Amino acid sequence: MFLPKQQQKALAEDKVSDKKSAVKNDNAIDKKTTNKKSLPSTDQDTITFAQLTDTFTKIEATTKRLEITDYLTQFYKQVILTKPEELLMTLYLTINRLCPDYEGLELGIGESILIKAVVESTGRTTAKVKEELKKVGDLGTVAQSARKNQPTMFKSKDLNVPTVFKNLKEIATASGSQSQTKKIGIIMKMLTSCNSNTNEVKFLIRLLEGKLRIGLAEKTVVVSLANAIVLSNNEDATKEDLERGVEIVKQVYSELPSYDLIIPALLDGGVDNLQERCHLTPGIPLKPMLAKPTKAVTEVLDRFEGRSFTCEYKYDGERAQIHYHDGKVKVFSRNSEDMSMKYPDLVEQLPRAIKPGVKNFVIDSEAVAFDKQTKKILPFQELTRRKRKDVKVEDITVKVHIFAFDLLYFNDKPLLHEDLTRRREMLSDNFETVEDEFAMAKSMEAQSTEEIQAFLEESVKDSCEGLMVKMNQGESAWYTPSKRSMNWLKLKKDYLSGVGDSLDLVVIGGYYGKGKRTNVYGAYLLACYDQDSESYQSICKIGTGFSEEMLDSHYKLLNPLEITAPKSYYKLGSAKPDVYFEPQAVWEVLTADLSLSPVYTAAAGEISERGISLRFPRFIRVRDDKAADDATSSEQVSQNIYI
Ligand SMILES: Nc1ncnc2c1ncn2[C@@H]1O[C@H](COP(=O)(O)OP(=O)(O)OP(=O)(O)O)[C@@H](O)[C@H]1O
Ligand SMILES: [Mg+2]
Ligand SMILES: [Mg+2]
Repeated sequence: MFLPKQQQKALAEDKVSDKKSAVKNDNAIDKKTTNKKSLPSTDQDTITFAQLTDTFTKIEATTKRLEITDYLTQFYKQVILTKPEELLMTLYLTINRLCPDYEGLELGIGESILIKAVVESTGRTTAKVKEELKKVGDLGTVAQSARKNQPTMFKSKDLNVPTVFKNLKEIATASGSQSQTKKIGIIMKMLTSCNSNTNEVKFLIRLLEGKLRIGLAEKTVVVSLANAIVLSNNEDATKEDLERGVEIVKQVYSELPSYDLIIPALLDGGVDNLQERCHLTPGIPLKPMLAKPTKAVTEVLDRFEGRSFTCEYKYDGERAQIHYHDGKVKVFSRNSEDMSMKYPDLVEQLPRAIKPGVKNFVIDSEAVAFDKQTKKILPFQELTRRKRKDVKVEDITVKVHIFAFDLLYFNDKPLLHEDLTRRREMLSDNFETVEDEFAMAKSMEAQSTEEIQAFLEESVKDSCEGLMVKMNQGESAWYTPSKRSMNWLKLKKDYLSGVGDSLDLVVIGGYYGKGKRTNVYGAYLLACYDQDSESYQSICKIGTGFSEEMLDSHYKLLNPLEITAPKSYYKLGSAKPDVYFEPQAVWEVLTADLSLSPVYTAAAGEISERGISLRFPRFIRVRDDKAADDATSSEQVSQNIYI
């Protein structure tokens, strides 16, 4: 579009190979540097919070993934050798979580509570703290520097990892009328225990915000954990041993994303036979497999011609991973959230589709709003009209229909490494269609462009978004959790009008409305997410096409998210909204085209020094099922510029 096609392609390939070598290095931690360092002493009582925050400080100071992996490996190794029982808590603190995603316990204390705690523990005025925050964009840094200039009145006991972890958990679970006071009390106590010669205050505040932001990707955590385990069992482990360990832990984690289960198993038996001890298990959601967009039927054939493939309807609802064991049904979202409370009707109706002899299973499916009278699939918007919490079966007006498209586990056996053909066969053999409730996704073994085109049109007539095209046989037909795979292609009707796939973007800023819109935001600043730098990069301003009702409801949702200053990890470029928001709301947006921009920063440095922007962005819907860091990545944006 802006460079000759050939050059664009070369650039893109360069980028890919760079990324590949970075990943390789990541796995191959330099053995010499690892072993040179002396072993830690073993008479330690507990892992101190300062040891953890020193590691954070080192990690934050570099962008080299190899160095980050090395620091973290050393630290985890030290924990394993001195206090293995504290490894799990230490790891949770490094990823700023308290438990696996599906348990739903979240940190993310509001800015106002934290400002209050900082004010009370440092003696600064609220105005002064806010002023500093405006300048720096990070409350942790503000609190840290306020602490530096404050004489310590008395020295309390050092904070340690178990205490911090326990306190954070208490804060996250506190509820009821006194909870705010209780939270502030715990926070204040921890803040006064922080040593001002370290960065404890800074990181404690960030942990409480639920936004550690030290440039540590979770894949680096997995790599470091594997390295630390291997090295703590064998100091002379070779590069190959380390690489093997990393592969095993990565694979196991993608099937069973629960450190609660993996860490005890690793401490107990190392990486050997980990796969036999930890694998996909009903009750624990795995990250779903994702598809690559294609923009023409011919592109599907370019990729799949001569291979066996299936076209399926692409239903427009909400992804539902259904788990069944011990007679109980659980439904998980795309994001591993437990949706069983939101869909009590699904939990009730699903057993009717199970044939006799079925003990347990994991099904991948789409839950769609459905009209029993007309037997028609309803648009996605109908699904969003359902209540989210305290849903009672008898009050439900919008019915859901399940369209199952995959079987990942069946009667005590993971099926991820079976062919898709086999998995679908088992699905249809062991489950039955229940009118208005449960069916297999409609599919067809198409061969030619004409057949695919005709099936695509049929899918649209049947209120679907288009097709999913999937490889049938061999390793390319395995189910690869959390991967955006070339073996699943999505072909949406939207693409055919030349606009490409929609983007899911984070609302980071708002512009005051004019005229009739003075009580609401009249326009919004959107951003994509850059996984490597953990930053949100501005991509466009969106302000047209909203109805009065929409503006009102966006205002109600966004106003409580207003913050004093842009976060330090917002890359705004020259965009200047009137207000900024916590990164939380995700919107699906369509665009006429992408173009290079002097204003916005999305994917800057990837294709050009300039960022990329959307032309004529159009709001489609709120994406409740995506967290801010699941938003469209800058890499996806830069790949899309070829469209
Ligand atoms: N037959 C099907 N096979 C697989 N997925 C399907 C099928 N029918 C509907 N889907 C839905 O399509 C989604 C993938 O396409 P879509 O573009 O809607 O994804 P998304 O949720 O926006 O995520 P992303 O854009 O990150 O891929 C799946 O996550 C699933 O919810
Ligand atoms: Mg969808
Ligand atoms: Mg999408």
